[in-house]
Amino acid sequence: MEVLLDGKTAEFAELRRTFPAVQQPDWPDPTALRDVTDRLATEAPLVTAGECADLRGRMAAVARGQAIMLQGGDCAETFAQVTADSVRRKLKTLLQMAVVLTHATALPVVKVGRMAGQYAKPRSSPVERQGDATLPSYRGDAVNGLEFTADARRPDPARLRTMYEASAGTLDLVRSLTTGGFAGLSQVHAWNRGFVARSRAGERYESLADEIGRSLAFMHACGIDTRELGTAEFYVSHEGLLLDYEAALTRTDPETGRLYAGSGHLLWIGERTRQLDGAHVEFFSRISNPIAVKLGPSAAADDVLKLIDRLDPQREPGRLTLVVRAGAERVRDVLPVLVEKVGAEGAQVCWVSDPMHGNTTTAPSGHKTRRFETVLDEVRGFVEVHRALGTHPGGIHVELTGDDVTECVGGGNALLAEDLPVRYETACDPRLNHTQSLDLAFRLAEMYRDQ
Ligand SMILES: O=C[C@H](O)[C@H](O)COP(=O)(O)O
Ligand SMILES: C=C(OP(=O)(O)O)C(=O)O
Ligand SMILES: [Mn+2]
Repeated sequence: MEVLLDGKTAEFAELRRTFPAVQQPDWPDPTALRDVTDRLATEAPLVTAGECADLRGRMAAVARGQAIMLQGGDCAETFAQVTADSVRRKLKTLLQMAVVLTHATALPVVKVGRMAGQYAKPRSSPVERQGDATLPSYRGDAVNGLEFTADARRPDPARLRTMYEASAGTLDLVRSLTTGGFAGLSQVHAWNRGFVARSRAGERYESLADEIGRSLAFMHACGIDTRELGTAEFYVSHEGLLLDYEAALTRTDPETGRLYAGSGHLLWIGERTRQLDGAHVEFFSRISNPIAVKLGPSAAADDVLKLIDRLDPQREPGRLTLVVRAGAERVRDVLPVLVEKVGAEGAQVCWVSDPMHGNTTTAPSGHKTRRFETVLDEVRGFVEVHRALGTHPGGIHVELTGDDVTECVGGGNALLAEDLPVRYETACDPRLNHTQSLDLAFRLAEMYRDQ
């Protein structure tokens, strides 16, 4: 079939070949890949340029200290989990967290799911060994299957098509849920009340929940019908890892002539793909979406400044978010230098804390895990550093699910390492469960209020 490619889409597909692109799958059949991406290039984008520009505006408020970002969702979404229940529970968890943070900070919370596109994973090792067998590592449902068999682990470009469809399905659900009354303020507060009343973890937050209840009662008394606040603004994001997929979904906005990744509102560059001369930075420099870059503990200030020159040369608030994932032990050492140097350059970036990826350990059972208290400590360090410097701790980026999984230890429900096998369901990294996520939101609310 003859397909008409946007000229820019074809040009972007070439980036992968003209700049070094790390963490890309070894697709075994280039013709099959080309067939899939050519077709994707003719499909409707999943998000519009207007929505992406709106999010950029919201993120500009975060950069100016006038809003907070809450970004969360699975480490790796899976095709099997694109169900109404799973999406609803994730959304519900994020909305509950957002209400708590909004009340504590008296600032709008920009809600962004790691959802509807978070299907590709960078890995520490290209292969996985089990016993005597060595197979390619699982790279996310966009690339191969989790099952440890040669068949499942072979990269299959047909999965890129499924990723597009799964993302479209998730977005549909998110859009209906956030506009159809599910996200109403009173409803979300009622869920939080349930968490406080019914869980051991929630008890200590009773007075905070009471205050929110009184604020709602006050609004009612003033004649504001909170049922009318039934719509929540919600955006989606993922790591822009697979350049073949991202290139195929890049579109020119006919209104402005600007290029946008059409696969999600906000895309980020991971810690493993932020090389200054690499294809990811080149691709991200050309799209107009709001974007983020992850920064690990070894991120050098000079490299961060060069990244800003490449990705946000106009120094526009809202364009660039720096997501720091230094680890609880390092964040207090490494963050001040970065914040000071970036500020001295005149860049108005959003600073966001990812307290998950610098704090991964292996439990005696062999499960990858994270301790809730360590996660909390990194967030606390992040907030302390910003307070000391007079800058804005712009928000958090977390791996979470709405389900009662047992993947991270600690938290209000005191999950133990022995509990990990009970319900360990993640396809990649350990996620905070529903209770731990709310626990984190209430703790963060206390930190913001204490300062
Ligand atoms: O988010 C995902 C992981 O941190 C990343 O894929 C590396 O995980 P790995 O060390 O298991 O490969
Ligand atoms: C791989 C991830 O993070 P990082 O790039 O920070 O390691 C992730 O967010 O799942
Ligand atoms: Mn992860």
